[in-house]
Amino acid sequence: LVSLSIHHQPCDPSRWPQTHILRELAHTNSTSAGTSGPTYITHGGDSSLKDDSKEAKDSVRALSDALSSVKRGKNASVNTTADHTESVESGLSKLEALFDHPLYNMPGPPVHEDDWLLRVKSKVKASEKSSQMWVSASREAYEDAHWNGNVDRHPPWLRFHLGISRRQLYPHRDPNMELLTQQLATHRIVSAVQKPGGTQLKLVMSFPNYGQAMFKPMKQERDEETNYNLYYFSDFERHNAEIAAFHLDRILGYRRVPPVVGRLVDVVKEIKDITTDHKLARTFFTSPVGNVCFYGQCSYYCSTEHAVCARPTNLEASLAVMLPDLSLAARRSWRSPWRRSYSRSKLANWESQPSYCSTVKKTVPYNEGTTLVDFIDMVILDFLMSNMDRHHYETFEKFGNHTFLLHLDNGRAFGRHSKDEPSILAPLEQCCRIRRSTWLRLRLLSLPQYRLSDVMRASLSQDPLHSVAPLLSEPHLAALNRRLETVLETVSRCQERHSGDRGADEVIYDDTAYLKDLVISAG
Ligand SMILES: Nc1ncnc2c1ncn2[C@@H]1O[C@H](COP(=O)(O)OP(=O)(O)OP(=O)(O)O)[C@@H](O)[C@H]1O
Ligand SMILES: [Mn+2]
Repeated sequence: LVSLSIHHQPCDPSRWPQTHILRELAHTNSTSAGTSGPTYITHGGDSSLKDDSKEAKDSVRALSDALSSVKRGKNASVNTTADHTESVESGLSKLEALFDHPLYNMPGPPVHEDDWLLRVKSKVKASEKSSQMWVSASREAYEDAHWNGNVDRHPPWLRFHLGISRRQLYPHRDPNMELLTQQLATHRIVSAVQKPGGTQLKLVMSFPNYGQAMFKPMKQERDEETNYNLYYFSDFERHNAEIAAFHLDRILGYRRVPPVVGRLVDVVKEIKDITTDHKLARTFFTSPVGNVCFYGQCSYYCSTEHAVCARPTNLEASLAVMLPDLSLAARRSWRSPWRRSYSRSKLANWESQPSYCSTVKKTVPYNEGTTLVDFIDMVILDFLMSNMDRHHYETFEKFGNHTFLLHLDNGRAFGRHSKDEPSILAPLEQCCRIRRSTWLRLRLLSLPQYRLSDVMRASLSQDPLHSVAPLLSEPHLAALNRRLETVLETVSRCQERHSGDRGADEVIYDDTAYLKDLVISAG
């Protein structure tokens, strides 16, 4: 038996037990981009394309029917004038129907071994066995972990890590999701330390089964609109925006935001009393009305004036599942070509050059593969939730330029509902390019029977904090529908503009083309 020391630097989450465990289980080469590990994978859950299977052919047929009905706008006439607030129950059945729709169940391209971020050693030599068993040094805090290649015994956070692929963070209808989010919401917090870096206060929390989450506290009321005189870069982060972004990203069919749940945390029992982070502990105080507050240490907004206050010890927060540690799965950070100037007086290049996109299209990594349309996917998410703060985005290094973009850090979304921010859509407007599958799902979400606000309301009602108050107020939900119309109008304008040349093909990037061959071969 190896006795695991959990003594660690409070501000260095990378030294945490999770990393050691994964390093043992998931035999990855820490810095390698794409080099294959020594053993095999035991993954499940994702529907990959098997050319011969009847199932694939059936789902392709269903999809092709669905495509033509979306194209004809067959259902668009149903009940368009109906009022826009619906019961959560009817929204839930809409959400079910949406997720059952063939557009969400397309067989993907085949998943190869190299398409998984991490791999499991399924056979362990006797000589290596000892390192598979971890016994916590502080027994009352952490559970003993005896995990091996047997997937059934893995905790949900580990299944989540092992399910990350080149294409997405988790599969559609992920059987692991319920337990994963339930544990985030309820498991005992055994450690809470500040996450260094970034501009605002964040904590890394750990659970008895070595799972970890990133914690962002509630800083403003849900119905408070961001002050109009505040520049976007001075805006606070919102815990409900992190939660809502996860739901919206999943509803759009992307699955590029790590799962997030809301949780009421007792800041005394679950943070102050247990933290080993003395710098954090020292910033706790009791406000004049008897609420417990703290502010931590960070480059901005970490002062008594910007303290986070509980009521009197209960604080709403968002908890996001941590991605695999960087030492196991390195990530690359990319500057957005359409990043804002982060200055009150300067314009960015994209704001003054009308042909900016043609330059970007010639630049790595946007000059080949799907990065440009992936970027446009992200822009659409950001416009819908009015997030102006996407200065960078990250990808997993292992997958090179042929992978999805991570949609991390959504805390500045959903700040204003009464105003849209057309400049967020500039990349779509300037490049006139969108994935067919995205465009079709957006059109689906504009139909009354799947209306975006209704499925979002329903999806958010499943979050634990919904019982305290709805996570997005009705005006925010209504803004989603309005913005969705704007996105679809922008695509239509692009198609008109390009109707002279190759028409729609110029605008719509056909990522469903491979399915057509299948439809033909399916007869
Ligand atoms: N779920 C996650 N798992 C692991 N790392 C994460 C996760 N979410 C965010 N991070 C990492 O933590 C860093 C800081 O997070 P985030 O951007 O949300 O905080 P922030 O305070 O808004 O930072 P900034 O002020 O730089 O925008 C990110 O750059 C990202 O690499
Ligand atoms: Mn940020």
